[in-house]
Amino acid sequence: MNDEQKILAVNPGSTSSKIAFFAGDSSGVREIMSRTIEHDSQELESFDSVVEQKDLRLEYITDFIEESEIELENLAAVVGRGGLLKPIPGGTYAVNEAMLSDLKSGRQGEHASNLGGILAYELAEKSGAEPYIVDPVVVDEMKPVARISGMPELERRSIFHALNQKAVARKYAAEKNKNYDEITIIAAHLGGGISVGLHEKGKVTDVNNALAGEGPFTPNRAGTLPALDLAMFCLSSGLDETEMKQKLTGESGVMGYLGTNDMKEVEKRAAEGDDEAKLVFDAMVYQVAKEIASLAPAAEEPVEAILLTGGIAHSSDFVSGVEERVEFIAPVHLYPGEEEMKSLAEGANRVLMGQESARQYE
Ligand SMILES: Nc1ncnc2c1ncn2[C@@H]1O[C@H](COP(=O)(O)OP(=O)(O)OP(=O)(O)O)[C@@H](O)[C@H]1O
Ligand SMILES: CCCC(=O)O
Repeated sequence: MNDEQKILAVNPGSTSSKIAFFAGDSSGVREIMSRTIEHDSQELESFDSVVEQKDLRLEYITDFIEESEIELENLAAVVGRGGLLKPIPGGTYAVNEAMLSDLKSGRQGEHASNLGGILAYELAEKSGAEPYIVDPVVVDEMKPVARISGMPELERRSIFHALNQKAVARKYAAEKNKNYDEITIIAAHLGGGISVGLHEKGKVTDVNNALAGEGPFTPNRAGTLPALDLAMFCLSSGLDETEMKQKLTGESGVMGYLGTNDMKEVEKRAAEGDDEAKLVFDAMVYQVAKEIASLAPAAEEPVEAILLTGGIAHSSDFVSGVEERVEFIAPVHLYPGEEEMKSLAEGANRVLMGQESARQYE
């Protein structure tokens, strides 16, 4: 690679902080080294808010940088996973004061990825590099008709795995020698959270809100529930707001039915003759397939491919179950796992190489 630029990527998750170091040029990025720091959950839980974990995580990251002999002064960019901001179009954003203020206050909500922009800013300040975030979970490109929920007080919102969905969509487009803004596809991210998005000409025009109880149930989350029954449950359960959030996002879905959030274990139990595990596994396949199919008539042009990604896309039984139900719409392509670190570096690199302009958050 000639005229390489050095990029540091930081991805704070709920239990870990991932760091990776890349070199980029006009043909793309290559990883030089990476590390996943697994945090002690009790240590993280001792803080009252996500933002208060910043110094602890920064200490671990700085140790990694020192051990790896990464020379901060040679960095061109530090890029973090973006968090809960105001709804914004997809792309690479410069970390500015307005963004830092929203991330630090948590006024748009608490999420581990809120630390991504904050950490990128602090590390960039030390090194004179440019701080960025890429395709945060609040990317909102929904078309007006998709925003109508059915109750005027509740507008549908776009909160999803934008970084990974857009990365696999770009990858698929490149495999077909097309640009991302030329394709119409449906991408399903199947992980701890599940989001299924309709990508039309470079925009995600409809997608389930993966954080607020829309879409298929997930390893831990409830997904869409019967609305009136849920309202009655809220009134009668005696749970307060925090407990109800924990119930819907931590103790429902597969965890609620089977007491585990590990889909490998569910698959194993089903193979060993556990009928309940088999039913829940099949129900998740069924709900994911229904969610994918619901987007086919929402597209303005025929859907040319369905992309399955995320940890659960490693399961051959899961993906073949979904494929059998949706292949009548379009061929299914698999991108198991996720490449969030590389996707972050690619977003920063597109700006460094002048292929895209950095957007400003207001
Ligand atoms: N080979 C596999 N077969 C079946 N399930 C798998 C396999 N590998 C991972 N999983 C399941 O994938 C789920 C976790 O997916 P993933 O790692 O994408 O989630 P995450 O990164 O924690 O959350 P998110 O994707 O929402 O950011 C777990 O339920 C895990 O058991
Ligand atoms: C909404 C995307 C991220 C998550 O599932 O937590």
